[in-house]
Amino acid sequence: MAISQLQVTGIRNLKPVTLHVSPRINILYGDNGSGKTSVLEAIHLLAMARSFRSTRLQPMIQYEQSSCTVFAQIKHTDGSQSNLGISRDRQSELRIRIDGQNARSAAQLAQLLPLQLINPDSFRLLEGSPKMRRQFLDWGVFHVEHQFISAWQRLQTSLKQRNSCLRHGIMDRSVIAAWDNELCIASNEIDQLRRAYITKLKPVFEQTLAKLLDLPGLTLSYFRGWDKTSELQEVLNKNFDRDRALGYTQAGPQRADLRVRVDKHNAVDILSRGQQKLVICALRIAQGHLLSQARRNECIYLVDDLPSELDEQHRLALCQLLDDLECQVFITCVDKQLMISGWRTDTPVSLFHVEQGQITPSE
Ligand SMILES: Nc1ncnc2c1ncn2[C@@H]1O[C@H](COP(=O)(O)OP(=O)(O)OP(=O)(O)O)[C@@H](O)[C@H]1O
Repeated sequence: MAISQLQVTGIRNLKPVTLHVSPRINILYGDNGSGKTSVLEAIHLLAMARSFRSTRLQPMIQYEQSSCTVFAQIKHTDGSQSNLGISRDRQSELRIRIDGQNARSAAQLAQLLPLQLINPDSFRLLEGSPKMRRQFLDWGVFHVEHQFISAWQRLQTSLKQRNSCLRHGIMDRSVIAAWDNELCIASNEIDQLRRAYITKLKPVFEQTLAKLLDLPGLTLSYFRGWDKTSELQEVLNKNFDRDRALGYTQAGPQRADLRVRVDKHNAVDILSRGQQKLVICALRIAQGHLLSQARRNECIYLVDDLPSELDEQHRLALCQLLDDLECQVFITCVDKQLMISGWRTDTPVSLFHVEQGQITPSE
Protein backbone atom coordinates (compact mmCIF):
# COMPACT_ATOMS: atom_id res chain seq x y z
CA MET A 1 0.00 0.00 0.00
CA ALA A 2 1.40 3.39 -0.93
CA ILE A 3 0.32 6.90 -1.83
CA SER A 4 0.72 7.40 -5.56
CA GLN A 5 -0.53 10.95 -5.80
CA LEU A 6 -0.78 13.61 -3.11
CA GLN A 7 -2.62 16.92 -3.41
CA VAL A 8 -2.21 19.57 -0.76
CA THR A 9 -4.06 22.89 -0.61
CA GLY A 10 -4.12 25.59 2.07
CA ILE A 11 -1.66 24.01 4.53
CA ARG A 12 0.85 26.28 6.32
CA ASN A 13 3.11 28.00 3.76
CA LEU A 14 2.70 25.33 1.05
CA LYS A 15 1.59 26.46 -2.38
CA PRO A 16 -1.18 24.24 -3.79
CA VAL A 17 0.55 21.20 -5.20
CA THR A 18 -0.03 17.79 -6.78
CA LEU A 19 2.87 15.42 -6.22
CA HIS A 20 3.47 12.10 -7.95
CA VAL A 21 5.42 10.33 -5.27
CA SER A 22 7.58 7.23 -5.21
CA PRO A 23 6.00 4.10 -3.73
CA ARG A 24 9.22 3.73 -1.73
CA ILE A 25 11.59 6.53 -0.78
CA ASN A 26 10.69 10.21 -0.99
CA ILE A 27 13.17 12.84 0.11
CA LEU A 28 12.05 16.41 0.74
CA TYR A 29 14.95 18.77 1.13
CA GLY A 30 15.24 22.52 1.60
CA ASP A 31 16.15 25.31 3.97
CA ASN A 32 14.74 25.84 7.44
CA GLY A 33 11.15 27.04 7.33
CA SER A 34 10.74 26.14 3.65
CA GLY A 35 7.76 23.79 4.34
CA LYS A 36 9.23 20.26 4.43
CA THR A 37 7.65 19.30 7.75
CA SER A 38 4.36 20.75 6.55
CA VAL A 39 4.25 18.07 3.83
CA LEU A 40 4.63 15.37 6.48
CA GLU A 41 1.98 17.16 8.55
CA ALA A 42 -0.39 17.08 5.56
CA ILE A 43 0.06 13.30 5.20
CA HIS A 44 -0.40 12.90 8.95
CA LEU A 45 -3.63 14.91 8.77
CA LEU A 46 -4.92 12.64 6.05
CA ALA A 47 -4.07 9.45 7.96
CA MET A 48 -4.96 10.48 11.50
CA ALA A 49 -7.29 13.48 11.13
CA ARG A 50 -4.94 15.46 13.38
CA SER A 51 -1.63 17.27 13.35
CA PHE A 52 1.50 16.14 15.16
CA ARG A 53 2.51 19.71 15.93
CA SER A 54 -0.44 20.81 17.99
CA THR A 55 -3.71 19.49 19.33
CA ARG A 56 -5.54 22.14 17.28
CA LEU A 57 -5.92 21.96 13.53
CA GLN A 58 -6.72 25.64 13.07
CA PRO A 59 -3.02 26.76 12.97
CA MET A 60 -2.41 24.43 10.04
CA ILE A 61 -4.76 26.38 7.78
CA GLN A 62 -2.82 28.82 5.67
CA TYR A 63 -3.17 32.46 6.71
CA GLU A 64 -5.98 34.12 4.76
CA GLN A 65 -7.35 30.78 3.55
CA SER A 66 -10.70 29.52 4.76
CA SER A 67 -9.81 25.80 4.73
CA CYS A 68 -7.14 23.23 4.04
CA THR A 69 -7.48 20.03 2.03
CA VAL A 70 -5.35 16.94 1.51
CA PHE A 71 -6.25 14.34 -1.05
CA ALA A 72 -4.41 11.14 -1.94
CA GLN A 73 -4.68 8.27 -4.34
CA ILE A 74 -3.64 5.07 -2.62
CA LYS A 75 -2.45 1.97 -4.46
CA HIS A 76 -2.98 -1.24 -2.52
CA THR A 77 -0.78 -4.31 -2.73
CA ASP A 78 -3.53 -6.23 -4.57
CA GLY A 79 -3.60 -3.57 -7.31
CA SER A 80 -6.83 -1.90 -6.15
CA GLN A 81 -6.99 1.83 -5.55
CA SER A 82 -8.59 4.10 -2.94
CA ASN A 83 -9.15 7.83 -2.93
CA LEU A 84 -8.91 9.53 0.45
CA GLY A 85 -9.57 13.15 1.22
CA ILE A 86 -9.78 15.34 4.28
CA SER A 87 -10.63 18.99 4.65
CA ARG A 88 -10.89 21.29 7.62
CA ASP A 89 -12.37 24.78 7.62
CA ARG A 90 -12.13 27.66 10.07
CA GLN A 91 -15.56 26.77 11.51
CA SER A 92 -13.96 23.53 12.79
CA GLU A 93 -15.78 21.35 10.32
CA LEU A 94 -13.77 18.27 9.44
CA ARG A 95 -14.82 16.31 6.36
CA ILE A 96 -13.37 12.91 5.60
CA ARG A 97 -14.09 11.26 2.26
CA ILE A 98 -13.19 7.70 1.39
CA ASP A 99 -13.86 6.68 -2.21
CA GLY A 100 -16.47 9.40 -2.65
CA GLN A 101 -18.34 8.61 0.59
CA ASN A 102 -18.33 10.54 3.85
CA ALA A 103 -16.39 8.54 6.44
CA ARG A 104 -17.96 7.76 9.80
CA SER A 105 -14.82 8.19 11.90
CA ALA A 106 -11.13 8.94 11.79
CA ALA A 107 -10.49 5.30 12.82
CA GLN A 108 -11.48 4.32 9.28
CA LEU A 109 -8.63 6.46 7.94
CA ALA A 110 -6.19 5.01 10.48
CA GLN A 111 -7.13 1.50 9.32
CA LEU A 112 -6.58 2.39 5.67
CA LEU A 113 -3.39 4.37 6.10
CA PRO A 114 -1.30 3.06 9.01
CA LEU A 115 1.36 5.63 9.74
CA GLN A 116 4.58 5.74 11.72
CA LEU A 117 6.07 9.09 12.59
CA ILE A 118 9.67 9.63 13.64
CA ASN A 119 10.34 13.24 14.59
CA PRO A 120 11.87 15.21 17.47
CA ASP A 121 8.74 14.50 19.56
CA SER A 122 9.43 10.79 19.23
CA PHE A 123 11.98 11.14 22.04
CA ARG A 124 8.97 11.35 24.34
CA LEU A 125 8.56 7.63 23.78
CA LEU A 126 11.55 7.18 26.08
CA GLU A 127 11.54 10.31 28.19
CA GLY A 128 7.81 11.05 28.41
CA SER A 129 5.02 9.64 30.54
CA PRO A 130 3.79 6.02 30.26
CA LYS A 131 0.91 7.37 28.14
CA MET A 132 3.34 7.79 25.22
CA ARG A 133 4.45 4.18 25.47
CA ARG A 134 0.88 2.93 25.83
CA GLN A 135 -0.01 4.82 22.66
CA PHE A 136 2.94 3.22 20.90
CA LEU A 137 1.96 -0.23 22.14
CA ASP A 138 -1.73 0.20 21.36
CA TRP A 139 -0.99 1.38 17.82
CA GLY A 140 0.54 -2.03 17.19
CA VAL A 141 -2.16 -3.99 18.99
CA PHE A 142 -4.91 -2.01 17.19
CA HIS A 143 -3.47 -2.80 13.76
CA VAL A 144 -2.55 -6.42 14.43
CA GLU A 145 -5.22 -7.74 16.83
CA HIS A 146 -8.73 -7.07 15.54
CA GLN A 147 -10.54 -7.65 18.86
CA PHE A 148 -8.59 -4.83 20.48
CA ILE A 149 -10.87 -1.94 19.54
CA SER A 150 -14.02 -3.47 21.05
CA ALA A 151 -12.19 -4.46 24.28
CA TRP A 152 -10.77 -0.95 24.41
CA GLN A 153 -14.20 0.64 24.05
CA ARG A 154 -15.62 -1.61 26.81
CA LEU A 155 -12.72 -0.65 29.07
CA GLN A 156 -13.29 3.07 28.47
CA THR A 157 -17.03 2.81 29.20
CA SER A 158 -16.69 0.73 32.37
CA LEU A 159 -13.81 2.85 33.67
CA LYS A 160 -15.73 6.06 33.05
CA GLN A 161 -18.80 4.70 34.85
CA ARG A 162 -16.78 3.35 37.77
CA ASN A 163 -14.90 6.64 38.17
CA SER A 164 -18.18 8.54 38.04
CA CYS A 165 -19.58 6.34 40.85
CA LEU A 166 -16.41 6.93 42.88
CA ARG A 167 -16.56 10.69 42.36
CA HIS A 168 -20.25 10.93 43.24
CA GLY A 169 -19.79 8.87 46.41
CA ILE A 170 -22.16 6.11 45.28
CA MET A 171 -21.92 3.70 48.19
CA ASP A 172 -24.00 0.89 46.72
CA ARG A 173 -21.30 -1.72 46.12
CA SER A 174 -23.61 -3.70 43.81
CA VAL A 175 -23.62 -0.81 41.30
CA ILE A 176 -19.83 -0.61 41.41
CA ALA A 177 -19.54 -4.41 41.31
CA ALA A 178 -21.37 -4.48 37.96
CA TRP A 179 -18.88 -2.02 36.46
CA ASP A 180 -15.96 -3.84 38.14
CA ASN A 181 -17.01 -7.03 36.46
CA GLU A 182 -17.10 -5.45 33.00
CA LEU A 183 -13.85 -3.59 33.74
CA CYS A 184 -12.04 -6.78 34.76
CA ILE A 185 -13.20 -8.73 31.70
CA ALA A 186 -12.13 -5.96 29.30
CA SER A 187 -8.86 -5.38 31.22
CA ASN A 188 -7.85 -9.02 31.06
CA GLU A 189 -8.60 -9.10 27.36
CA ILE A 190 -6.52 -5.98 26.71
CA ASP A 191 -3.70 -7.32 28.86
CA GLN A 192 -3.64 -10.59 26.91
CA LEU A 193 -3.68 -8.80 23.56
CA ARG A 194 -0.91 -6.43 24.61
CA ARG A 195 1.14 -9.31 26.01
CA ALA A 196 0.73 -11.35 22.81
CA TYR A 197 1.78 -8.34 20.76
CA ILE A 198 4.89 -7.68 22.88
CA THR A 199 5.90 -11.33 22.59
CA LYS A 200 5.92 -10.87 18.80
CA LEU A 201 7.48 -7.42 18.93
CA LYS A 202 10.45 -8.23 21.16
CA PRO A 203 12.47 -10.51 18.84
CA VAL A 204 11.82 -8.30 15.81
CA PHE A 205 12.87 -5.24 17.81
CA GLU A 206 16.03 -6.96 19.04
CA GLN A 207 17.02 -8.02 15.53
CA THR A 208 16.31 -4.53 14.19
CA LEU A 209 18.22 -2.78 16.97
CA ALA A 210 21.20 -5.12 16.53
CA LYS A 211 21.57 -3.80 12.98
CA LEU A 212 21.77 -0.26 14.32
CA LEU A 213 23.52 -0.46 17.68
CA ASP A 214 25.41 -2.80 19.93
CA LEU A 215 23.39 -2.50 23.14
CA PRO A 216 23.18 -5.98 24.66
CA GLY A 217 21.83 -4.76 28.02
CA LEU A 218 18.76 -3.10 26.52
CA THR A 219 15.45 -4.71 27.46
CA LEU A 220 11.73 -4.09 26.98
CA SER A 221 9.56 -4.95 29.91
CA TYR A 222 5.82 -4.74 30.16
CA PHE A 223 3.92 -3.59 33.24
CA ARG A 224 0.26 -4.44 32.83
CA GLY A 225 -1.06 -1.71 35.14
CA TRP A 226 -1.61 -3.79 38.23
CA ASP A 227 0.34 -6.24 40.37
CA LYS A 228 1.33 -9.27 38.29
CA THR A 229 0.60 -11.74 41.09
CA SER A 230 -2.99 -10.60 41.78
CA GLU A 231 -6.30 -10.63 39.94
CA LEU A 232 -7.48 -7.13 39.03
CA GLN A 233 -10.65 -7.61 41.10
CA GLU A 234 -8.55 -8.25 44.23
CA VAL A 235 -6.55 -5.10 43.57
CA LEU A 236 -9.74 -3.06 42.99
CA ASN A 237 -11.15 -4.33 46.29
CA LYS A 238 -7.94 -3.56 48.14
CA ASN A 239 -7.69 -0.04 46.66
CA PHE A 240 -11.38 0.78 47.01
CA ASP A 241 -11.14 3.35 49.84
CA ARG A 242 -8.21 5.10 48.23
CA ASP A 243 -9.90 5.07 44.78
CA ARG A 244 -12.97 6.66 46.37
CA ALA A 245 -10.85 9.32 48.09
CA LEU A 246 -9.07 10.10 44.80
CA GLY A 247 -12.22 9.84 42.68
CA TYR A 248 -10.66 7.55 40.08
CA THR A 249 -9.46 3.99 39.59
CA GLN A 250 -5.75 3.66 40.17
CA ALA A 251 -5.05 0.16 38.87
CA GLY A 252 -5.78 -1.29 35.45
CA PRO A 253 -4.62 -1.30 31.84
CA GLN A 254 -5.02 2.50 31.76
CA ARG A 255 -1.81 2.53 33.85
CA ALA A 256 0.21 0.05 31.78
CA ASP A 257 3.73 0.84 30.64
CA LEU A 258 6.36 -0.55 28.32
CA ARG A 259 9.64 0.12 30.07
CA VAL A 260 12.84 0.46 28.08
CA ARG A 261 15.87 -0.20 30.25
CA VAL A 262 19.59 -0.60 29.88
CA ASP A 263 20.58 -3.07 32.57
CA LYS A 264 18.81 -1.65 35.62
CA HIS A 265 18.55 1.94 34.40
CA ASN A 266 15.90 3.77 32.43
CA ALA A 267 17.21 3.98 28.86
CA VAL A 268 16.66 7.73 28.80
CA ASP A 269 19.06 8.23 31.74
CA ILE A 270 21.86 6.30 30.07
CA LEU A 271 21.70 6.62 26.29
CA SER A 272 23.02 9.49 24.18
CA ARG A 273 20.55 11.41 21.99
CA GLY A 274 21.73 9.57 18.89
CA GLN A 275 21.39 6.20 20.63
CA GLN A 276 17.90 7.15 21.85
CA LYS A 277 16.90 8.08 18.32
CA LEU A 278 18.11 4.73 17.01
CA VAL A 279 16.25 2.82 19.74
CA ILE A 280 13.06 4.71 18.84
CA CYS A 281 13.59 4.03 15.14
CA ALA A 282 14.14 0.32 15.88
CA LEU A 283 10.89 0.18 17.89
CA ARG A 284 8.92 1.84 15.12
CA ILE A 285 10.54 -0.18 12.34
CA ALA A 286 9.83 -3.39 14.29
CA GLN A 287 6.16 -2.36 14.43
CA GLY A 288 6.18 -1.87 10.66
CA HIS A 289 7.54 -5.39 10.15
CA LEU A 290 4.84 -6.88 12.37
CA LEU A 291 2.14 -4.96 10.57
CA SER A 292 3.36 -6.18 7.17
CA GLN A 293 3.40 -9.78 8.45
CA ALA A 294 -0.08 -9.56 9.97
CA ARG A 295 -2.02 -7.64 7.37
CA ARG A 296 0.23 -7.55 4.32
CA ASN A 297 -0.58 -3.90 4.66
CA GLU A 298 2.60 -1.96 5.06
CA CYS A 299 2.57 1.35 6.82
CA ILE A 300 3.87 4.68 5.66
CA TYR A 301 6.86 6.15 7.48
CA LEU A 302 7.29 9.87 8.00
CA VAL A 303 10.81 10.70 9.18
CA ASP A 304 11.39 14.36 9.95
CA ASP A 305 15.02 15.44 9.72
CA LEU A 306 16.42 11.93 9.49
CA PRO A 307 20.11 12.94 9.52
CA SER A 308 19.95 14.97 12.73
CA GLU A 309 21.81 13.45 15.68
CA LEU A 310 23.22 10.61 13.56
CA ASP A 311 26.75 10.06 12.30
CA GLU A 312 27.32 8.72 8.80
CA GLN A 313 27.56 5.07 9.80
CA HIS A 314 24.31 5.11 11.76
CA ARG A 315 22.51 7.22 9.17
CA LEU A 316 23.37 4.70 6.48
CA ALA A 317 22.36 1.79 8.72
CA LEU A 318 18.98 3.43 9.34
CA CYS A 319 18.46 4.05 5.61
CA GLN A 320 19.20 0.39 4.97
CA LEU A 321 16.59 -0.71 7.53
CA LEU A 322 13.98 1.62 6.04
CA ASP A 323 14.87 0.26 2.61
CA ASP A 324 14.52 -3.35 3.83
CA LEU A 325 11.02 -2.59 5.13
CA GLU A 326 9.88 -2.07 1.53
CA CYS A 327 7.41 0.55 2.77
CA GLN A 328 6.75 4.01 1.50
CA VAL A 329 8.90 6.53 3.34
CA PHE A 330 8.83 10.34 3.35
CA ILE A 331 12.03 11.85 4.72
CA THR A 332 12.90 15.48 5.29
CA CYS A 333 16.40 16.93 5.47
CA VAL A 334 18.19 20.20 4.92
CA ASP A 335 21.16 18.83 2.98
CA LYS A 336 20.15 16.39 0.24
CA GLN A 337 23.74 15.15 -0.13
CA LEU A 338 23.35 13.35 3.19
CA MET A 339 20.34 11.42 1.97
CA ILE A 340 20.93 10.53 -1.66
CA SER A 341 23.23 7.60 -0.94
CA GLY A 342 22.47 4.58 1.23
CA TRP A 343 19.63 3.16 -0.89
CA ARG A 344 19.71 -0.03 -2.93
CA THR A 345 20.26 0.66 -6.62
CA ASP A 346 16.82 -0.78 -7.55
CA THR A 347 14.92 1.24 -4.90
CA PRO A 348 12.89 4.04 -6.50
CA VAL A 349 13.95 7.25 -4.79
CA SER A 350 12.20 10.55 -5.56
CA LEU A 351 13.66 13.88 -4.56
CA PHE A 352 11.65 17.06 -4.01
CA HIS A 353 13.11 20.48 -3.43
CA VAL A 354 11.03 22.61 -1.07
CA GLU A 355 11.64 26.34 -1.34
CA GLN A 356 9.40 28.94 0.32
CA GLY A 357 6.43 26.61 0.19
CA GLN A 358 6.98 25.61 -3.45
CA ILE A 359 7.69 21.92 -4.03
CA THR A 360 9.58 20.93 -7.17
CA PRO A 361 10.58 17.40 -8.21
CA SER A 362 14.33 17.28 -8.57
CA GLU A 363 17.09 14.97 -9.87
N1 LIG B 1 -0.88 28.85 9.02
C1 LIG B 1 0.22 29.20 8.35
N2 LIG B 1 0.10 29.88 7.17
C2 LIG B 1 1.20 30.23 6.45
N3 LIG B 1 2.45 29.94 6.83
C3 LIG B 1 2.61 29.27 7.98
C4 LIG B 1 1.51 28.88 8.79
N4 LIG B 1 1.98 28.18 9.86
C5 LIG B 1 3.31 28.18 9.73
N5 LIG B 1 3.71 28.82 8.61
C6 LIG B 1 5.07 28.98 8.05
O1 LIG B 1 5.24 27.82 7.25
C7 LIG B 1 6.57 27.37 7.35
C8 LIG B 1 6.46 25.93 7.84
O2 LIG B 1 7.67 25.42 7.82
P1 LIG B 1 8.02 23.90 8.16
O3 LIG B 1 8.00 23.70 9.61
O4 LIG B 1 7.22 23.03 7.30
O5 LIG B 1 9.50 24.03 7.65
P2 LIG B 1 10.67 23.00 7.49
O6 LIG B 1 11.10 23.11 6.08
O7 LIG B 1 10.29 21.69 8.02
O8 LIG B 1 11.73 23.70 8.44
P3 LIG B 1 12.88 23.15 9.40
O9 LIG B 1 13.98 22.65 8.50
O10 LIG B 1 13.28 24.39 10.12
O11 LIG B 1 12.28 22.10 10.27
C9 LIG B 1 7.28 28.27 8.30
O12 LIG B 1 8.02 29.22 7.55
C10 LIG B 1 6.18 28.95 9.07
O13 LIG B 1 6.49 30.26 9.47
